[in-house]
Amino acid sequence: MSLLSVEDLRLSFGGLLAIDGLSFTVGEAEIVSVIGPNGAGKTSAFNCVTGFYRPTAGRILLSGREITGMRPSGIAGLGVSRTFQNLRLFGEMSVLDNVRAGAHLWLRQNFVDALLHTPRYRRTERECTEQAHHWLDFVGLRGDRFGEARALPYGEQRRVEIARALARRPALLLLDEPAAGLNHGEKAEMLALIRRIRELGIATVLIEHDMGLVMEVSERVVVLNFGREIADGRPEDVRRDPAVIEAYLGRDDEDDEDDTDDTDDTDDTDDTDGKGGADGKGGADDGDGGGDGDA
Ligand SMILES: Nc1ncnc2c1ncn2[C@@H]1O[C@H](COP(=O)(O)OP(=O)(O)OP(=O)(O)O)[C@@H](O)[C@H]1O
Repeated sequence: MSLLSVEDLRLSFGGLLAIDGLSFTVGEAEIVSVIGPNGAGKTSAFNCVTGFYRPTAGRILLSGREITGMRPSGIAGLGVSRTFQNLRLFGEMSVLDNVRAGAHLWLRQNFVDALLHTPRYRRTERECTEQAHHWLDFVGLRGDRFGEARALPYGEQRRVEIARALARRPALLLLDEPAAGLNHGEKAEMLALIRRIRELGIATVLIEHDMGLVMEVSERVVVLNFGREIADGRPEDVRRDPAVIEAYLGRDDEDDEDDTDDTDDTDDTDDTDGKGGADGKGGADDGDGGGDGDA
């Protein structure tokens, strides 16, 4: 049985069909990339899987259990963690506390414990802190973990976000453009980190525009175009697929953005994604789930 199974997913925003019949599966500890031109529906698909959007039709199963339309907190509690295209750290909180917030999801304590600072409360808090340090070590954070999260360089903040997602002990991790805005060396480190996450037995689905990284790290690649799935296969097959080449080249003809000519780029560290900057798409409210609401 697949860990994640997306079946004939559809999502419309008024008249716009953002996802038009998407089906794919993710196995235990598998690394799957979802790629496609801007606006293809990738983040919308993530938002459906994590409960931020309610699909118009279709089913989403986690280890055989239907999670379609469940609330984000419920889905997170079942072992699905995610990161966002635009970082969602609590900037004024310490780096450590950001990750502790992730660990709190599974270390349960009740209100009375918290109010009275019972031994159980103190033990749980200590465990949270230990877990947070563990995951910050795991992601290789170099910066000050006791300082404000917003003071860290962008690449480090990305690691903190992943540490926070891992602290929730997921079976499935969804990374939305983990390499966006990273420099050459940081991308290579991100690639290594994704592989180390796999070694923990955690499955990863990533949306990524950096084709070098996608081709290098993925076991399978799902390609979307205008909400439709046009390919699903091994990286080496997908990159040669005429429909995929057409989708990217067609898009190149339509606009001048530059993030598609790296389809043939096997150098994983070139910053060819055309979204370069620290925050490739602007502010926090880019429609990637910020409203936490229904589609
Ligand atoms: N909340 C929303 N309300 C209305 N339309 C939306 C919303 N979210 C996404 N869309 C539209 O749905 C389509 C798919 O968007 P989505 O962000 O999922 O694409 P994407 O493949 O993730 O793109 P990118 O690579 O640019 O992040 C786009 O046409 C987008 O404008």
